[in-house]
This record gives sequence, structure tokens and C-alpha cells, in this order.
Amino acid sequence: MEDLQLTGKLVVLASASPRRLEILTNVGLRFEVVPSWFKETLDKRLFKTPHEYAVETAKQKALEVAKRMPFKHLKTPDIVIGADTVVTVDGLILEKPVDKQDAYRMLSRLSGKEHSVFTGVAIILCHEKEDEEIDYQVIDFYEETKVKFADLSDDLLWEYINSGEPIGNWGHFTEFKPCEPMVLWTLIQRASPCLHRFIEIRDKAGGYGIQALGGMLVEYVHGDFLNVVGFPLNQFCKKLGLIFSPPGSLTHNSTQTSPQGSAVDTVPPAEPAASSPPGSPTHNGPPDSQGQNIPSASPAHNVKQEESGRGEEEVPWTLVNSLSKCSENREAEPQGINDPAAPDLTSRATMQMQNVREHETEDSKEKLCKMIELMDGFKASKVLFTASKLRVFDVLRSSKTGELQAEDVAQEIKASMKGTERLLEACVSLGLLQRTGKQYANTAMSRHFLLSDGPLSLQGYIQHCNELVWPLFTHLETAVREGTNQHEKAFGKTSNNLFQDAYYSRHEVKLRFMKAMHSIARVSGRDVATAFDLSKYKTACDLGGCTGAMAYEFAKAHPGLSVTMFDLPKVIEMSGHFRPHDADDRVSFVAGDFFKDELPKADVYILARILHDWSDEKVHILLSKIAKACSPGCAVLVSEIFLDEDRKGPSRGLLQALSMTEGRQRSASEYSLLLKSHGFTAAQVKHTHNLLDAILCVTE
Ligand SMILES: C[S@@+](CC[C@H](N)C(=O)[O-])C[C@H]1O[C@@H](n2cnc3c(N)ncnc32)[C@H](O)[C@@H]1O
Repeated sequence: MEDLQLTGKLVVLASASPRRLEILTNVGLRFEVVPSWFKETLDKRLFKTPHEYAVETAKQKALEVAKRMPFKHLKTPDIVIGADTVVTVDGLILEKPVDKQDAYRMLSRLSGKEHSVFTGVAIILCHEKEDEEIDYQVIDFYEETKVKFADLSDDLLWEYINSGEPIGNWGHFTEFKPCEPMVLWTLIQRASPCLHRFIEIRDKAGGYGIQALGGMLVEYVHGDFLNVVGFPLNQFCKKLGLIFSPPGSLTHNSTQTSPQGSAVDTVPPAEPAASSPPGSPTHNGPPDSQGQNIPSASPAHNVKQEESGRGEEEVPWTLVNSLSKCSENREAEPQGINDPAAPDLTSRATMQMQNVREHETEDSKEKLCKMIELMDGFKASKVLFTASKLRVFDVLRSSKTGELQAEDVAQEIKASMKGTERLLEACVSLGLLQRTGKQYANTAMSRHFLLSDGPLSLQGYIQHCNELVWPLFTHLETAVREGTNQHEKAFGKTSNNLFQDAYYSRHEVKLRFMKAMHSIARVSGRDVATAFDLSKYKTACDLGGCTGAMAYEFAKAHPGLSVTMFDLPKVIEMSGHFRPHDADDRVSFVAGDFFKDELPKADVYILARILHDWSDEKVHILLSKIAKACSPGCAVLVSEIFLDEDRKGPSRGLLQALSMTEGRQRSASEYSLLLKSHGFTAAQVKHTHNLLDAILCVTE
């Protein structure tokens, strides 16, 4: 039996469930946790069977993460695992109770009866194609386990409900942050709903947790016990074994014959992760009987652990392989406490207490992980800044094979061998580079965002962070004590007007600032430009449009729209440097000061990253001027980082506020109120899940 490994692959669990995490961790799988944002709102009536519903939900959860990660986390996973567990009884699907009454309703329905627990699992294989589009292949299956509850008195039920377990006995909410390297710009990009966000873990389908106190309610379990806990490990391992079997040994017959159902689909890259009912192209589509859509573990994947630099605790693949080769037929023998080998009730209770302790340990490990990440965050950021500044990513790209040894890189970047090696190794650990043997190469994420001439290059913004934001943050303590911006301390110069005094006083600083704005506008511009239907408008004016990157995105997205880009004369004189090769002549440039000069006439005024920079007083001056220039039906589109309504995130916005001069960050409803006070109403808000969100309001 060949040993197969997931070495070097980025495996992601798209679930915040500590139980799933524990089950997979226990078998030695190394993975990251990125909880899915997919809302479990599929219409159950559209599904013929409960397992179809669970499988579809699992698939949508996993796809949402697979599609979000390249943009929000700046890395493409190799494998994303999604799961959804439902309990069914009397033809009803029970999910997670929302409160104690709901838990009582569910548990009393289960009392004295046998019910089924279905877990749908989706394994998404992500393949980056040559054009950097990503192919998603879906392997899904489900597992059913039958569980019988004893007759439960009301007193017992309430005692159990009041223990807190049915709706989360480690607190209803837990602060969750997966263990990942914290790179400043990763933070900036993805912190929003992922970091510092409270994620519900009261995730007990049917309102009980069999692995803890809820186990005492159970008379018998027929089938996979771990399936009831939340993840059918046995069948999952078999499927993994099939997927990563050596070429030739792959069979997909199981997708047609397995009683537990399994399907292989390819999802087109452009497809949104929206909910889709069964029968949609991605649901239970025909399996690829030739196996062509399934990647096999090629010898290249079987790199030795010491070469890969990852994974000393690999999955015991011999076991996984054996499982995968086992007959697909389920064993008819019941498992659980009817099984003579199963532990008696007392020892089960002891095991459950042990489980509680293990969960607590896991919980504190997660917290420690987060602490370490926070403590080391600045080092990671500086590694990124330094590697970018030394052009490490460009140097690797320019080599013939796309990979170089440390000494060649050292020579190219004119740095010491020892220092370069350390830098490259640190980059590998942060996912910025990959290493095979002694050869270093860019990762997909670096190719995407870190090459200086890439269409989505963040180099400009990274250098701005390095040269301007970093020195400001070294004076954070004073900034907090004094409540002021620390430009003078950091740069030996006061800045009353951020742009005139700080950014535009020297040519190279201005160019750097413009490059920074340009890179953010290139990365976020399309999502902002397509956030709303602007087809009824003919003209737009992008106030403070800087290099015009956003204006070009609007022109591209709206064929009937002409866009005037308006900015200070010092900026307009340089904006030609940033003109795209396919520049649209519907974009024109006007120089002026939006506080003092007359504004160009337009149907829509765009304010992208403008309002947060100014005091309330100046914001009102600007909005009054826009309101005056508008005729009825005109609109204002504001694009900013929108704070959550409770101002608890995203940290990207709140961290940025720490180095602000006179401005401040606002939530969508604060922007809406602000605009309303100038006669702009009927707010439409778009959270783009990119760097900037958007709000559109119209004049009455
Ligand atoms: C934070 S940048 C945003 C750039 C651009 N809107 C974007 O999203 O990429 C602010 C812009 O406002 C411009 N700006 C600042 N003060 C201005 C003024 N008084 N009149 C016109 N533009 C101004 C700056 O030159 C700069 O381009």
C-alpha cells in the first residue's frame, strides 16, 4: 500500500464547530479553519430528502469559503471541507435550537423515538488554472446514523436544557479566530468578518450533544457515532483515500452505488456561491466516470516531509487508504451502547466529562494561538514589506523556471546569504513563498498581489504601509495619550492638511501615495463600480479620484456613463502616469479643490475613500457643495470601509482609524444619516467583501 499524503496542500475546514475541528485534528489532519459565511437559509421544501438538503448546505458552505479565500485571505486553498448536520424525526428536519423553548420543542419530539442524524459533507478541490481562474470540483456524500432516545420526562429535559448544553454550554458565543499568520495586509484585507467577529457555536442539530451530557439521553446508536457528533470521519477518510489514490486505482462507482450517496461535480469558476436547489447544475451532477476531474496524488505531491517544510503530523494515510479500499457496504451490526464492546453508562459519563475538559483545553489553545498571532503580527507585516521592497517576488518571477535558490536570490537583491535565507524561510512560513528542496518560488497569492506589474498588485499600498503607516504606528502610544496624529514625531514635520503638507510636499512621497491609492482602487474598483445599477445615469464625477483607477472601473462597468475625475492640480499633473493602456475616452480629468472650487456637473458623485479623511465640519462643507450641484434624481455613491453597526469591527477599519488625523470611520447607517442630512435618501448599501463597501443615495 502506497503512503499518500496531503503534504504541502492547504486544507481548510469551512466550519466553526469545535467538534468537527476536534474530530479532524484527532486523526492528524493539518488544516486551517475558515468558518463559512454561507447562511443556512436554503428552502427545505425544495429538497426531496433531508440528506439532499444537508449535502447542498455543506456544499454551499464549502464553496463560499473556497471562493472567498483567494480574495479575502489572499491564498487559494487546495481542499475545502464543508459539513452540515441535520436531525430528522417524523418527516421534519430539526436544525439548531434558537432558544430554550425551541430546544424543549425539539427534544420532546425526540423523546422515546428513533430519529436519523444526517451529515452532508462536501470536499471541494480547488485547481488554479494557467489563466489564474480557479476550478472547483465537488465531491459530496452523506452519512445517516439512527439514534434512539429514552423516554424523557419534562423534568429531565429541562434539567438538560438548563445545563446550557443544547444551546451552547461554553457560553452562547465564542470569540473565534483561526490560527493563521497575521500579515498586516492580510489583516487589512480580510479582518472584517473573520477577525474579532463573534461566531455562534451553538451548533447542536436537534438540540443535543451526544458527545457530552446529551449522551445520557440516548438509548442506542445505529451507525457512525462520530456522524452524530457532527462529522462522519470513516466515510470521509474513504473518500479522501479515493481522491488521492494513485492514478489507476481510482474508482467512482461508489458515487452511483453507495447507499449513502456521493457525487462529483465541477463548478464553473464564475458561479456565485448562492444557494441552489437540487437539480441545479452543481447538484448531484453526473459523476465523471473516467475520473478525469479528480486529481490524483501525483508523485510530485508525495514530496518528502523534510523537503516540504510542513507537516510532521500527517494523516495516517495507510489507514485512510485501507478504509478507502474497504467495501462500501455498511456493516449491519449496530454500534453504540447496544454493542457489547461499548462502554457502560458510568464510563460514558466519565468520558463525557473528559470531553468537556478537552473542549476547554482546545478553547484555551485557540486563544493562545490568537495571542501569538497578535504578538507576532508586526514581524509578519515587516517581512512582507521587506520582501516586497527588496523585490523578492519580482526576482523569482523573472527567473527562467520561476524558482531560485537562496544564494541566487541573495545575489539578485544584493543582500547577505544568511539574511536572505532567513527572509525566504519566513516568507514560506507566511504563505508568501513556497519551497521545494532548495528552490523557492512564488505562491499563487504572491503572483496575484505581489508582482509589481500585476493588474492586482498591492505593492504600492504595501510600500505606503512600510514608509508611512509603519513610522506612524511606532508612535501609537503617544498618539493614544495625546489623541493626535504623530506626523511631526515620525517625519519631523507638522501636517495640518494631510494631502498638501504630508503627501504632496515631495515628489517621491506623492508618487508613492498615488501608487498606494492606485493599487487599492485597482483591487476594489470593480466591486465598487458594479455595486449598484447606474444604467439610468449618463455622467459621473469621481471627487478626489487620484490616479483615475476608480473612474476607469466605473466607465468599464457602465457603458453609458462618462466619468470626470476631479482632484487637486498636483495630482492631476501626474495622473497621466497611471493611464491604462486601454484607457477609455469617456474618462476626463479636471483639476480643482473640492472645498473651494465649483464642482463639475454630474448625475452621480462618487466619493471613494474621501469622507473618512475629514473633520465633520469639512464633510458637511463638501456634502453641501455636492447637494447644491445636484438636481433631483442625482445620486451620491460613497465607498469606504463600513464599520459594523456595533463598532466592533472590522478591525481593518478600526486599526486604520488609529493613525487618522482629523477624520473618522463610520458604519453604513452613519453614512446614511450623514447623507440624509444633506437631502440624499433611499440608501442602498452594498457590503462587497472586498476592501471597500459602498452606499448609494439619491436626491428627492
Ligand atoms: C484617500 S485618497 C482616495 C483616492 C481615490 N478616491 C481612491 O479611492 O482611490 C483621497 C483623494 O482626495 C484628494 N483630495 C484631497 N483633498 C482634496 C481637495 N481639497 N480637492 C480635491 N481632491 C482632494 C487627494 O488628492 C486624494 O487623491
